[in-house]
Amino acid sequence: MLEVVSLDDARSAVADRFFPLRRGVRQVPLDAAAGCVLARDVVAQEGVPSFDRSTVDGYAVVAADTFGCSDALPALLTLVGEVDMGAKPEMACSPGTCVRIPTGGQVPDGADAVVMLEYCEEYGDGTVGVAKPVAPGGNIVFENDDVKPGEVLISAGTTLLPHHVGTLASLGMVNCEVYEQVNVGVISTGDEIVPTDAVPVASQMRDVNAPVLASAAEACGAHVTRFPIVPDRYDVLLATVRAALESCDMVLVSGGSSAGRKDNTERVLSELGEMLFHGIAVKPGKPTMCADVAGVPAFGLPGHPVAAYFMFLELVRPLLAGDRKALSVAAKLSAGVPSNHGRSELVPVRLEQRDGQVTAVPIRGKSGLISQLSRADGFFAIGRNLEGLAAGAEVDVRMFS
Ligand SMILES: Nc1nc2c(c(=O)[nH]1)N[C@H]1C(S)=C(S)[C@@H](COP(=O)(O)OP(=O)(O)OC[C@H]3O[C@@H](n4cnc5c(N)ncnc54)[C@H](O)[C@@H]3O)O[C@H]1N2
Ligand code: MOO
Repeated sequence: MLEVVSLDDARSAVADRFFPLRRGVRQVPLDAAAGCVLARDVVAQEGVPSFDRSTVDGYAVVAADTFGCSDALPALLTLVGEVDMGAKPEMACSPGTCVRIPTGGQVPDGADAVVMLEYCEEYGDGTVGVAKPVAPGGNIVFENDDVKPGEVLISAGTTLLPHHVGTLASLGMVNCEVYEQVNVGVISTGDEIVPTDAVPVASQMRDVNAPVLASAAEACGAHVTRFPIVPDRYDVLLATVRAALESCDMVLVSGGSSAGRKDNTERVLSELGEMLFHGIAVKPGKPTMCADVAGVPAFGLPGHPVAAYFMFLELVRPLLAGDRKALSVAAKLSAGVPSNHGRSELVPVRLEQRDGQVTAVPIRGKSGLISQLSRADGFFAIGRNLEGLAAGAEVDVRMFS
């Protein structure tokens, strides 16, 4: 009999022991940074912008000169020059004067606002009429407004997206330090399991778990190393897991996780490291285990593909995904779902918009059938001590992606 822990306790045991995952750091050029996970805080070495900048095409003014002006009674200002883009203004603005300025131009000394040219008229005699007042600071981004020197702009652990790349570019950071991809070893076990491209004979089964787990790990940004399918032999599994541990930062074994005569995973992982738990009060996924092998997490996942996938999503994805968290969506249950076996139950659902509400429609099926998930968008959990949920209950749907 397995000594089961709750799903919450299993999640915490994994997170407490292994998060964040240990891995190397490397430098990448900015062009290759998108999708990588930042290894060090990015601290601004300089302010942005480096000068007071106009956000509109118009006239730099002393704001007080425009107070009370209108179409009927424009403020009359003397035009004293024009700002060139990219250059420091040669002239200053003083009360009663204005300077023509393009969007992005440096605001001349003395000016504290810019009026849009739509509200101004050049009379051709060196004067400009301003028909709309502007407040001090109007239409100006001041020096260091965007970024202050010393500010932490992007925290370590962030997955870099195009707008982060833009921030790094604006600071002239042409290289950044990112984590190496986590290398996940994926091992399928079972005498009956044959490669996915083989034609099964008798009661053989095609390998479904390795492609599912490999693509799920890759979707979290990991690199995957696949190992040959292992028969139900202790010595072969031990050697394969040992080989995986030499090159991988995490190992996922599927199959052979329960307590049968040919189930070797627990023996192998206990031999190599410290077993944190074997058995979770959850359906599907009960015989799941996790061991700590010198700091490397080694999971024994159930053979049933849906159980293996759900346990990956619940226990492994949070470790691998970091800030690439899966969405969860609040939805109303379309139909009652019974559950009374003393285990939390993970129920796959399809999301539909019904009567203006996000509705979760349960997908029925047995835990071994992966094809049922093709119709699902995610799953929700029924608590261990509940006897099910009634139609109309609010559920929190964890999305597959
Ligand atoms: N006496 C008991 N028997 C079982 C228990 C139990 O508590 N007592 N638990 C059941 C539960 S729950 C699960 S889940 C399964 C999981 O057991 P294993 O992890 O040992 O899985 P296997 O027996 O190796 O395989 C189960 C099933 O899945 C198929 N399989 C395995 N690997 C793959 C793969 N890579 N691709 C596709 N399909 C795979 C395998 O052929 C079996 O049909 O144990 C119950 N038994
Ligand atoms: O835990 Mo098992 O996956 O219910 O069949």
